[in-house]
Parts: sequence; C-alpha cells; structure tokens
Amino acid sequence: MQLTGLIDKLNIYKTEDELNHLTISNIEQDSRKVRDNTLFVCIKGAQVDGHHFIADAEANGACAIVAENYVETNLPVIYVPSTTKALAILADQFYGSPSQRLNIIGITGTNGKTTTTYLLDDIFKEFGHKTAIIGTIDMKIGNQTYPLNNTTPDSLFLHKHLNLMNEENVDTVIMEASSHALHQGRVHGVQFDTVVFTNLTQDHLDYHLNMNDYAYAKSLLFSQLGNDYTDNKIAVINADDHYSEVMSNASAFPYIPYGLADDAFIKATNLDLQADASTFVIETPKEAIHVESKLTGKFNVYNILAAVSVAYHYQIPKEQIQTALRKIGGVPGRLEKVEIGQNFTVIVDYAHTPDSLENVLQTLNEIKENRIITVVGCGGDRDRSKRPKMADAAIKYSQLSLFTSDNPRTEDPKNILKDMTGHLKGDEFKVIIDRQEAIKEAIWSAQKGDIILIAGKGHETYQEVNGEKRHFDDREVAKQFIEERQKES
Ligand SMILES: CC(=O)N[C@H]1[C@@H](OP(=O)(O)OP(=O)(O)OC[C@H]2O[C@@H](n3ccc(=O)[nH]c3=O)[C@H](O)[C@@H]2O)O[C@H](CO)[C@@H](O)[C@@H]1O[C@H](C)C(=O)N[C@@H](C)C(=O)N[C@H](CCC(=O)O)C(=O)O
Ligand SMILES: Nc1ncnc2c1ncn2[C@@H]1O[C@H](COP(=O)(O)OP(=O)(O)OP(=O)(O)O)[C@@H](O)[C@H]1O
Ligand SMILES: N[C@H](CCC[C@H](N)C(=O)O)C(=O)O
Ligand SMILES: [Mg+2]
Repeated sequence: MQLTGLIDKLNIYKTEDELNHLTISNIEQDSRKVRDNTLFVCIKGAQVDGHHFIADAEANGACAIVAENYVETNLPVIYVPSTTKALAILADQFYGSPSQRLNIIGITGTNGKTTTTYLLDDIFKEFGHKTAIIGTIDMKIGNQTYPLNNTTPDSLFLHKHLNLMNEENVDTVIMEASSHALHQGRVHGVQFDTVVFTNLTQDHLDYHLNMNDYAYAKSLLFSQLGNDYTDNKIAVINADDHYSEVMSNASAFPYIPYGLADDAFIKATNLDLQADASTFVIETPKEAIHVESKLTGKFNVYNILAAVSVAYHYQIPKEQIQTALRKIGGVPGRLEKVEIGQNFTVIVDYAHTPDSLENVLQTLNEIKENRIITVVGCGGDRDRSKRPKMADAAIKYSQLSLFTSDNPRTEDPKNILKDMTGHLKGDEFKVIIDRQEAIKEAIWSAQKGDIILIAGKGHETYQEVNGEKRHFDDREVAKQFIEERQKES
C-alpha cells in the first residue's frame, strides 16, 4: 500500500523525508515483530518507550517511522501529536475500515462483561448470525478460537482481526471493552453500533486515580458511539447502577435503561432464583418474556437483562431469546461446578473484585445447606486497596476462609496476604500461601452439604509468578483432591 495515501488520513503530520516512493506491506508497534517494508509506530508504554526501539525496528527492515517525539534515524519519520491515535487510524485504514462492515457490540463495566458477551453470542447465533467474540477468555471467530493476552487487544490487533472476521463472513462482533483499553485508546477507530454498561464498582485503582477517573475511562465507550442520529445506534445501560448517568451523559444517542426498578424501560420481575436454575419475567415495552436459565444469582439476572435489552434493540424474536437462554449451561470459570459424585459442592468462579465476591457469596449464602468455605487471593501488581475488602467479603459469608495466592506477579505473596488479612482478628480464616495446598485443605475439610468456593482465577490456566506463567487450573486441582479423598474413604 502507498504510504502517502495511508497517512493522508492522519490530518496533522510533518514528515522528515520524501515519502512518495514508499509502499508498506505491514504496520507494527513492536520492533521485534518488524519485517521488511514495515511502518513502525512508536508507542509510549507503561514499561518502556517505543521511541527507543527505532534502531531495532530499522535492523529488522522498517521502512518508515511514526513518532511523536524527535528521533535520530536515517529512515523517513512522520511526526504526529499522538502515536496511539495514529496507530488506530493507520490500522483501520490499512485493513480497509473493517468495523464499518460489522455490527459491533461493545460491553464495558466492572463485572459481568464476559458473561454478557457469551449470552449475546448465543442469542445472536440462535437468530442465525455468524458471530465473533473478543474478551477475557479468548477470541472466537465462528468455531475457531484464538488466545488473547488482554481482554481488549490493542488497535492494531483489533483492526487486523476485524478484517479477518470480514473475510470469514462474520456479521456480529461482541467484544469486551476494558477500562485500560478505553483509556489507552486500544478501541479507537472501532465503529461500535451498540454499547453496554453493566456496572461500576471498585477495581483497578492501581491504574485509575480514583473511582471518578475509572468511571470516566468506562464512559469513553459511550462517547465513542459518535453523534450521527441517523445511525441506528444505541447505548444499553444498567439504570440501577450509581454510575449509569455518567455513561448515558457521555453519549449523544438514545439509550435503553434496564434494571429491577418498576420504572425501568426493560425490567425483570417475578424473580425465582434457585440453586441450579432461575426463572423470571423480562418486561419490554413490546412484550413479556418468560426466562428460564441455568445461570443463578441476582447478578446474572442483570447480565441476562443486559443481553435481552440488546436483543430487543435488534428485534430478535422472543422465542429465539428464550431458546438461547434456556440452552446456555454456563460460562467457563463462572460459577463452574466441579462435580465427581462428592457429597459437597465445589464451585470455581472468577470473582476477583470486592463486589463480585460479595455477589457470588450472597448467592451461595441463599442456597447453602451447610457451611461455605472460600478459597481466595488477590492479584499482585494490581489494586492494593481491594485486598482487605475482598477478605472482608469472604469472612462475612464464609464459615471458613482460606486466603491464598492468585497471580502474585512481581510481588511477594506474603505481602499481598498481609494486605488482605492484616486487619482481621478471629480464627475463621487461615493463610495458606500455596494455592494448591489451600484447595487441598478446603477439600479435605469439607463436610456433607458444604459449598467450597474457589474464587479469583475462574477459567485461568496459569499462576503468574515473576513474569512466568506456570500451569495451574483451579478446576483440575480441585478434581485431583476430590478424587484423592474419594479413594481414601
Ligand atoms: C498496564 C497496561 O495496560 N499495559 C498494556 C500496554 O503495555 P505497556 O504500556 O506496558 O507497553 P510497553 O511494554 O511499555 O511497550 C511500549 C511500546 O514499546 C514497544 N516495544 C517494547 C519492547 C521492545 O523490545 N520493542 C518495542 O517496540 C511495545 O510493543 C509497545 O508498543 O499495552 C500493551 C499492548 O496493548 C498491553 O498488552 C499491556 O497490557 C498488560 C500486559 C496488562 O497486564 N494489562 C492489564 C492491566 C490490562 O490491560 N487489563 C485489561 C483487563 C482488565 C479488566 O477488565 O479486569 C485488559 O484489557 O486486558
Ligand atoms: N453483573 C454482575 N455483577 C456483579 N458480579 C458479577 C456480575 N456478573 C458476574 N459477576 C461476578 O464477577 C465475575 C466475573 O464475571 P465476568 O467474567 O462476566 O466479568 P468481567 O466484567 O468480564 O470481568 P473482567 O473485568 O475480569 O473481564 C464472575 O465470576 C462473578 O463472580
Ligand atoms: N483482568 C483482571 C483479571 C484479574 C484476575 C485475577 N486472577 C488476578 O490476577 O488478579 C486484571 O488483570 O486485573
Ligand atoms: Mg471479562
């Protein structure tokens, strides 16, 4: 592709050299991935500054550079005010603006994004669409899955793969938009058609300055919807959440408020939430939809409400919504049971924030027959202030809490556990640094009818220690110790 045609779209730029003769076959923001005829874009990161890797990029075959600071190089340089914005525009242009040809649903909020993504995926599939998912668990294009490093990948990856989705005849993309991604402009240039807000509670205060700053980052998804009323775009917002107005105010478009309150535009009523199933009615302005789902807990009613509100906007017939919801057995690592005939319940869940842990434990508390044993830890190099709150949530609802490690990353797990438990007194908890040992202890101490909640890692198949990811899967470990106990008895 001719470089001049591509950079025309950047609007503001200053070049150091003649670019007319240059054609590029690739764009990269990582010097290690550069090959011949690559346009290298220097991004200032949290760890390092891409401007320092120009020599590396040149050695690997870069033919031109996009930079926001002055750089010494023999290659032609295109200077822009923001390389992050430039990268998104370049990627969108290079891949032929793939998002314009796709129906893109973006979901943000602290909890419930992945679950809502899965619900919508099944509903759209039931309605005959070919879908793709981008989120925490992985990326799915039709039946093909691809691992992801981030819940929301960077703009280059996104536009490249949206293009692939076009080629694979996908029509609907359902993607999570994390606050980090929104703040770092990873979704710039993605033409969202529908955006969804699930909820906002404490998380990521290591990265965002405070809750307002965090809410602002989330609201960027709503401002990114644009301003053109002739488009049939919509925001779908949890009206019961304290931050709903921040989100609705950020968008010039109409929005669909959903919730449990009487005056919600789309509301759930007649809730009957059992241990293994939920039934309730969703009232839309058009009709009442009787929902039967295997998903449990009030928080999942909210996730289903979000998904049904989107389906309402797309005029998906209620029969298809009902069928899809009835079929969904669960989302990997979200309230996932490990069942091999033991007389107690073992549940693996991805609750890794105070609110999600509280919600899950509240749900378990309502259905418990005997005790609740919770195994939980907090991630290293992440929001320290959520640690004591997560421990409090565990203590509040559990008869035994086993505090342990969850991806300590570069931190000493002992210090993380001190942050979690330093303020606690009493003997209803134990600190067991080794997660495998903590799970073992939980399983060996379980009595008939107990519920063991193993929280924080959900679908994850690793434990990250000092930059190294070692294989670790709560579900496998739990199964191993249940079997061991079964053999001994
Ligand atoms: C703090 C943070 O968000 N970091 C993200 C950020 O990386 P960074 O700013 O550290 O990048 P960097 O390593 O400093 O590199 C800067 C630039 O130099 C380039 N470079 C670097 C080295 C080199 O040899 N050559 C080179 O060119 C890099 O390619 C990059 O362009 O940009 C990268 C690319 O987009 C992300 O992968 C990375 O996510 C890291 C891995 C991460 O852990 N992020 C978490 C906090 C995160 O984003 N989580 C959210 C989900 C949260 C939730 O919802 O719960 C997510 O969306 O995943
Ligand atoms: N609507 C909700 N409100 C509160 N907690 C929820 C909700 N939905 C799910 N949870 C809890 O939060 C955990 C994570 O859910 P899910 O993966 O759907 O959220 P997410 O927003 O994608 O999280 P992440 O930010 O890690 O990607 C679940 O395992 C469950 O414990
Ligand atoms: N997306 C979240 C995942 C947290 C999962 C938990 N297991 C942890 O490592 O803290 C984060 O990066 O903060
Ligand atoms: Mg997620």
